[in-house]
Amino acid sequence: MVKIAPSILSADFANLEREIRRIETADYVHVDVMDGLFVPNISIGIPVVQCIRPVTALPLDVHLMIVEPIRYVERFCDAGADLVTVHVESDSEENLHGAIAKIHAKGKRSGVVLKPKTPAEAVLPYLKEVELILVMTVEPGFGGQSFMADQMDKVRAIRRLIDRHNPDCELEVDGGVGVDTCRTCIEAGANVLVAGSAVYKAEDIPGRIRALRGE
Ligand SMILES: O=C(CO)[C@H](O)[C@H](O)COP(=O)(O)O
Ligand SMILES: [Fe+2]
Repeated sequence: MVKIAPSILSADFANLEREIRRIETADYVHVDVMDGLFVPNISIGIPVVQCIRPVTALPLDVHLMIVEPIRYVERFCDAGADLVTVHVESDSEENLHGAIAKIHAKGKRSGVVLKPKTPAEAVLPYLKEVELILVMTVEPGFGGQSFMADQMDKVRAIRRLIDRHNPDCELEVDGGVGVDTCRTCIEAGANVLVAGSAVYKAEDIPGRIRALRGE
C-alpha cells in the first residue's frame, strides 16, 4: 500500500496544531529540518518536533538536512521522532553508521537520503541496516519546486536493491510530488510519497491524499 507523508514545510506555522489535524488521514507527518549550512535555508528544529508530538498519533518522519547529523539525532528521537533520516552527503560513512546506531539505540527507525546528483550506489553501505531510503526529486532546501522525473531510474535501481537485500525497507520520494507525478513514482517502486504544496494547497485535503495514493 502507498503511504502519504505530507510535509509541514508548506503548512501555516502560526497554526501548526490545526494544520496537523488537517492531515490526519495521511500515514506520516514529514518534518523538514534545515540548518542553513547543508542547504541554503533554515526551517524548524527540536522544539517544534516536541510541540507537535502530542498533537498527532501519526508517526513523525523527520528529514534532517543538516551537517553532521550524528550530533543531534538522539535529541530528535527524544523529542518524539519515529523515523529519522540523514543525508549520505552530510558526513563521513563512519559517522553516518554512528548516527544510524544512535537512532536504533533509541528504539526508532532510521533512513538515508540521496540528493539528486548522488548515485543509487551511495545507499550500499547502509542498505541492510536502515528501515527507509529517501530519494530527493528536487534539490533539497525549499518546498514548491518542480519534480525531477530524471530521478526515476535511481528509484527503480534502489527498488531492485531493496527487493534483493532488505525487502522490508521502505522507499520514499520527496520533492514536487503531486497528482500528476505520483503515479510515476509508484510505478518506479516508491511506497512512501512526501507531498508538501500538493497537500496544503488543496481545498479538500483528505481527497488530495486519496488521489496521491492512487485511489
Ligand atoms: O525536503 C523537502 C525540501 O528540501 C520537502 O520535503 C519537499 O520539498 C516537500 O515539498 P513539495 O512537495 O512542495 O516539493
Ligand atoms: Fe523533506
